[in-house]
Amino acid sequence: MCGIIGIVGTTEVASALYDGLTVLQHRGQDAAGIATVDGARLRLHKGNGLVRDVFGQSAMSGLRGRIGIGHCRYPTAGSEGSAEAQPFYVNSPYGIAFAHNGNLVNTDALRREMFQDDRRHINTDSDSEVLLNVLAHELQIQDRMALTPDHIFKAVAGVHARARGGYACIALLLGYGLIAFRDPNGIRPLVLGERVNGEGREYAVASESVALDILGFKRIRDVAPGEAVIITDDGQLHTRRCAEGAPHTPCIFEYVYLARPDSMIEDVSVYKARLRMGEKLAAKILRERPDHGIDAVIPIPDTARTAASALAGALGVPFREGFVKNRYIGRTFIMPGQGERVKSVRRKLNAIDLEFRKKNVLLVDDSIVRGTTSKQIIQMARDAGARNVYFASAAPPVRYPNVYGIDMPSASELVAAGHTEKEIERTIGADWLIYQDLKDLIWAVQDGNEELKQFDTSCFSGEYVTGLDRSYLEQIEMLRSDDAKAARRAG
Ligand SMILES: O=P(O)(O)OC[C@H]1O[C@H](OP(=O)(O)OP(=O)(O)O)[C@H](O)[C@@H]1O
Ligand SMILES: NC(=O)CC[C@H](N)C(=O)O
Ligand SMILES: [Mg+2]
Repeated sequence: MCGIIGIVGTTEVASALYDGLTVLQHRGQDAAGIATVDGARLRLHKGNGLVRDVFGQSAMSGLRGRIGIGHCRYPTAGSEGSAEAQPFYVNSPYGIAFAHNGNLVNTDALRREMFQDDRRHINTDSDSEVLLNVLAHELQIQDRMALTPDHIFKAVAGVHARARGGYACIALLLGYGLIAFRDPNGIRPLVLGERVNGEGREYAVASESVALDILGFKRIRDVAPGEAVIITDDGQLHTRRCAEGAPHTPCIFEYVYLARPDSMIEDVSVYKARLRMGEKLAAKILRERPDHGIDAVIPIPDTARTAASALAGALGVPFREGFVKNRYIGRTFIMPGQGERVKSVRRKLNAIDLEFRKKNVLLVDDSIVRGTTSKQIIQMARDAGARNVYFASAAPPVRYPNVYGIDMPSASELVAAGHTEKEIERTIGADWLIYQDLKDLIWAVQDGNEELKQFDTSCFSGEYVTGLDRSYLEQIEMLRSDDAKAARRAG
């Protein structure tokens, strides 16, 4: 769940890309990068860290040009190192810079094909570098004299035929313009917007509409599953569906946790979907424990706030802010190592004791993944003097790895994998644990757009819409568990 953005503007674009990346920062905190086209040159700056740390004054002034792309990274493949920060670049054909959100499940096979058949060198362990080379190869085999939108659409169709997984991508094609495309299932989000100024029409594509909002772009629509959008240097827009037949299955976890509440994804307000999650959960609580005796509903900041406020309203119980979040600490779930995650929860959240003392509190989180947050928070509520600590999750138990762009590769690290709800209740130390039902979560999102018939719910259901070799799950368990990552970092 990296953040990506691309703009074809009429004037200099670097500061808009920077601003756009800062509001996509919640999608990736590990690395950031921007590439722009300056005449015949590609300008590229990237590195590890938050957007504000990666780009200083001098880096920004080097990023000249009115066309560019940006990326903030949360790794799901390869290492966390700066060599795998994005955008990636290949010099042939044309010169392509590339930003990818998602994760491929057939990277190894593609990597072999790249080397043996297409004679391309891949220099990192990143799936995104492989995907860029697939695109480069598919463009290479088109007519080289005069590249037309038709050639590009055929190249993207070629990518769809070879790549398997979740991918929303923006490519900068030097001397031509920008290409944005989404995987045939539309798992990862991508939205298109426009802005008209005195000098003409400008286009932007981004992971979330919040980036368009703050830059003054009007949201036109989401890029469709399998669709490619081309915006040429001179501002012409061309679009075409380049894959047919796959079911449209946007990732439901975007609505639960990943996206900002002020974004619209697939014409569904993330904020409203979270409110509906809270209402559905309240209904389940009332069904299961009509005499629940809850004195206060307390959200676990930040993401759970929206669902918790609706839940409290529907229960008719006071909503209280019992935990205060240190606004200078980022998201803990997307940090790379478990040690850092555990420490960060305590540094990030502090209890207001009086809100807990002698009360039966219902703590609400959007989801429980590794259990890092819930275990510590429940203990903090007890230390603050709560009588009973109940815990509600606005999402169902996360029991299966996510392979489409969220770094949950290892079933053994998921607190719910292979366990009953009673067992999880004991592990996290709650007096009562209640989970949202999957059908209710689906309803909460679908109610915003009835055309959405299906979702990628793999981390809850274990069903993978793209199909999957079981050996892939074993492989990522081996390569991407916290232990494996720690061993790699130790050298
Ligand atoms: O069970 P866990 O492994 O702890 O993962 C789940 C927690 O992680 C996320 O919070 P995070 O701190 O990343 O971000 P937030 O501030 O947006 O809630 C999520 O909102 C849950 O609180
Ligand atoms: N979270 C993502 O979208 C990650 C993109 C890509 N797979 C990487 O690891 O860089
Ligand atoms: Mg949280």
